[in-house]
Amino acid sequence: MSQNQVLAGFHAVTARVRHAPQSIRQVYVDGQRRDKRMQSLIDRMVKAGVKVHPVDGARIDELAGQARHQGVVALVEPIDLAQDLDDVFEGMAEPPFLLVLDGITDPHNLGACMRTANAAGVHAVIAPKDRAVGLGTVAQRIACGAAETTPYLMVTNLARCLRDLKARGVWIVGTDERAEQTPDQVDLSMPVAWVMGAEGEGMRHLTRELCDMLVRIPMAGSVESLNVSVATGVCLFETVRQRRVVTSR
Ligand SMILES: C[S@@+](CC[C@H](N)C(=O)[O-])C[C@H]1O[C@@H](n2cnc3c(N)ncnc32)[C@H](O)[C@@H]1O
Repeated sequence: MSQNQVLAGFHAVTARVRHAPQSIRQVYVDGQRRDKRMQSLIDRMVKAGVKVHPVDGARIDELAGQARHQGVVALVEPIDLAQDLDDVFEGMAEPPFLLVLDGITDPHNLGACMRTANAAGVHAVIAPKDRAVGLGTVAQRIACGAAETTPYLMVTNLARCLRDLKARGVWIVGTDERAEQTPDQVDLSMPVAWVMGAEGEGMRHLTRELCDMLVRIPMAGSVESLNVSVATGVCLFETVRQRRVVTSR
């Protein structure tokens, strides 16, 4: 049997109950919490046939590890989302819209990027297996359920993956605060994979070389860069804006 993962917090657990209740092995709730929000989640889980165990707060702390949990954790099996690019591209009816995270190490940033990617309608988020944070309990909690439906592909060789995307007709758009072009100057109605760099170093050298173009988000203040999840939001929603304009013409 595949290894259980731990989901913590209302959003993450509610999203799993909604999208894949059959993947939930056990749910533990803080038996001291008797508020309306907890009760309605419990009702929903019982209705979905999920096993709910009231336990003391210390047990929930132990199961959640570092993640804030709001008194609820679930042990779940991984769900069956796309596992590779072939799965992602299968039956895709609209121009591919992808997000590549080149070595994000902070689970809060990964969770926020997943949430934003999901809200923008990104088909998959791609990251290297090495030197990048996995989609663990903290990232899934911050993602607020996005990880239930947006695939997160961890690839052994990111450069090979970018070459594969190019071969499939996808434009690789890298981001760098020193680039010349701004997102509104690029045609984002084409198949596109946005590439965001790591918190400290930005994109790696080889990743940058594989980009078809580099884009900068103009900034007015004195800081050198935006948080990567904020930059992700700007780029993804500029894509959404341009595609809406194209489809509503
Ligand atoms: C905190 S920044 C990394 C800064 C790093 N010192 C560098 O030299 O690239 C993390 C990532 O967010 C994105 N980013 C942040 N601010 C940006 C901006 N103004 N324009 C484009 N991308 C930006 C880029 O993907 C960047 O690699």
